[in-house]
Amino acid sequence: MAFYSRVSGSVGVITLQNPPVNALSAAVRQGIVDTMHRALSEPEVKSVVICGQNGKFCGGADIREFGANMRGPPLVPMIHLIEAAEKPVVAAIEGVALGGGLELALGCHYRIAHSKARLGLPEVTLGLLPGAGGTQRLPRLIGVPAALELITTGRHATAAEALQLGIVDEVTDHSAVDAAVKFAQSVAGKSLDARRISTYPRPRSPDLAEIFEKAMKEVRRSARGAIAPVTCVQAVHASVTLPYAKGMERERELFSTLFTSGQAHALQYYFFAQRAVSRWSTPSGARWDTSKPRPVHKAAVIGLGTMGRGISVSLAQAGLSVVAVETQEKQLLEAKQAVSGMLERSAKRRGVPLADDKIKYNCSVQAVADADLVIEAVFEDMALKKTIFQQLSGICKPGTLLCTNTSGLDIDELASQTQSPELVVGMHFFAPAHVMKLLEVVYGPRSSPEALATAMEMGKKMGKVSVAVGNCRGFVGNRMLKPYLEQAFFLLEEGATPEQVDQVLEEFGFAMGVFKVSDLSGLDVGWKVRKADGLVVPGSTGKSARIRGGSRYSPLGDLLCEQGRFGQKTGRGWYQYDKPGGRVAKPDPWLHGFLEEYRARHGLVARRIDHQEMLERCLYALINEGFQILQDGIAAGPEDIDVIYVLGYGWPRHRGGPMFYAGLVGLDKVLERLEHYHQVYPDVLGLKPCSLIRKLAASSSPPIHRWREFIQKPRSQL
Ligand SMILES: CC/C=C/CC(=O)SCCNC(=O)CCNC(=O)[C@H](O)C(C)(C)COP(=O)(O)OP(=O)(O)OC[C@H]1O[C@@H](n2cnc3c(N)ncnc32)[C@H](O)[C@@H]1OP(=O)(O)O
Repeated sequence: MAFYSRVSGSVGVITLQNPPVNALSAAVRQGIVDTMHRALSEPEVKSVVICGQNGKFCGGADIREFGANMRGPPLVPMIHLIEAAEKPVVAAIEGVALGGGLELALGCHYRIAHSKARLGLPEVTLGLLPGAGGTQRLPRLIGVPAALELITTGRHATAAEALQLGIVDEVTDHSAVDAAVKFAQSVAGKSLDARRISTYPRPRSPDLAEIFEKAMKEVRRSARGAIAPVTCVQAVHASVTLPYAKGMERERELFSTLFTSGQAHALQYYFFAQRAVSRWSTPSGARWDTSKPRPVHKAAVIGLGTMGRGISVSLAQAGLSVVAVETQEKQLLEAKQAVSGMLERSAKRRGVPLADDKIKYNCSVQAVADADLVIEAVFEDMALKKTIFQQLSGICKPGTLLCTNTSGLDIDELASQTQSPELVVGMHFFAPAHVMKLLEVVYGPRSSPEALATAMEMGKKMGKVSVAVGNCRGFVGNRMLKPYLEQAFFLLEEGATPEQVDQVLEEFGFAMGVFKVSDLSGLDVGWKVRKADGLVVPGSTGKSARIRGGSRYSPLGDLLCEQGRFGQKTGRGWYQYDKPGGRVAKPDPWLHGFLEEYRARHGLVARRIDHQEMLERCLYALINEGFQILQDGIAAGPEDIDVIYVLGYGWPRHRGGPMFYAGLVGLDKVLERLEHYHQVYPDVLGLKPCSLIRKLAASSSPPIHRWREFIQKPRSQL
């Protein structure tokens, strides 16, 4: 709702009230309309201020209302009512003015912002466009290039930038409401002719055609199939080709096509999913709201390779004192230099003070003795990690949380090396660790709820989205990657090339296809893991070369590694590169010849595999594993899996995540295709539909928010 008051006798103040962000729900819109009418009808009132309760102007339309039938007054006429008013209306922007919130402010005659406020039109991130006049008013106010940039990226601008761009008229370090009231008094009675943005002339410039062409090219390149950015450009284009009223019609038309699209649903689902993962729970009933994190002031990182360096940077930037340990003096010095450079660049980019003095470097593990939390980030080698955990258990003060940055090793095995297994959790960072937003926080069967809560909180402090997952081989992300990769290898055996498989996945929206990603991460990483698992059998021939434990196996990755083809770092992998470390993947005739020779050796006849089969086999195998993970209680809900895949594995956000995508395709359809492929390839376990997807499909495929009801509670040891 909206609360009305009168200040200093002549200023009507309308306060939006809808915690936590004063979103424009039906009740708030109704409140604004009612109180505007009241302010306009009171003769004593000479001007009006619109502000938000609790220091937040407005977070935009209420996204939770999007699914339901729209009630209450629509936004567009409400904003027109404000703009058409004969008394000056001033927006007092504190906290945020986003989406419909900024559109509301653009309908006001003046805008005063607090210096810490953030303003933007983030609708594109929800699969929409600013549909309450934003695409018509903003370009008229600040010009086409700046408006296009803000609308197509959805980024938030600072108050200082908004002032520079001309979005706001004044910025204050004090109360924006007080400043707005003062301002409103000073403009009472003045002409408003030049203050109604909708009456401004259409933006004009000789290079507009070029600007739009460039913008369209850029959004098509970066959108990876998302339709909203492209539609945003079309809507802004209407502001230069059409008069305001016609431009608004065009905006409404384009908005309607987006509003009901699967992409908008996916992005809005993802918005809430990303927030839902912080409300974690475990099969034992441990929960975010009943588990208290321990205070952490001092953290330590052991091992300063690529991951350890990134983690140290993240911790220091979060304001913690960090002890960074590398036992070899030469490597320690190298790491120190690299970390300093990373911190410097990051401070410059983010405009924050340098955090270099937060880190103390040391050659001895003893230096971590008084840390509250230790993150081990040495090589992915169980024996080495075990030794370190044994050492840590003896060195660290009682109560220190011991974390491992493993990407898939058994947390329980590491915990069993210590005297306090309840204090051991996994913190699986993604490279580069100071940039990537995702953190898988892995609880073992003996980890305490308090330890889990502390690691989750630590991730949040570091600016990560932390997702709590159970302990199993590969946790959630890498476990699902296995059947996906496996299918990609099988497709090569059956006649596809890496380029064809990658193209299908990139057209789906992945930033990179599976083979390009493998080349980037290094083929030797998976090879080492397979070797440790006893899967690599050099020189094996005949049928047995392609079977492990009764299931189909492809040794293609192993054979490439045996040739020293480790991907980008060696200049050769699934593709060729102009030099070791080169980044541009080019098809490699050698690889094509190698595949032909391999197929001939194993009696495999290459066939033409269509786009649909490649996509379905890769994605449905991955999704099937996701259902198995839910069934096993490794992830608490589909949102956890989807957030992990979008933030950690390049799954296109506008497709919501693998589990949401399965729901969108239809669980019965996914099940039917899995059954079909499993019938064709009965020796591929990853294609055998898991019982949860069967159960859901048999129950008329309930919506994703109801899936948890169908998951049998696994027995927990936590
Ligand atoms: C005619 C239709 C027109 C549509 C135009 C639009 O306006 S579309 C909406 C445009 N607005 C946005 O995209 C803003 C979305 N919100 C945010 O970016 C952030 O929430 C924030 C406002 C910057 C605040 O961030 P902060 O980190 O402080 O808090 P949270 O993100 O955790 O949010 C707190 C809770 O508030 C819920 N919420 C936020 N915005 C909205 C919204 N617009 N509608 C409904 N609910 C919103 C958010 O979900 C959090 O609640 P949870 O229960 O934790 O999920």
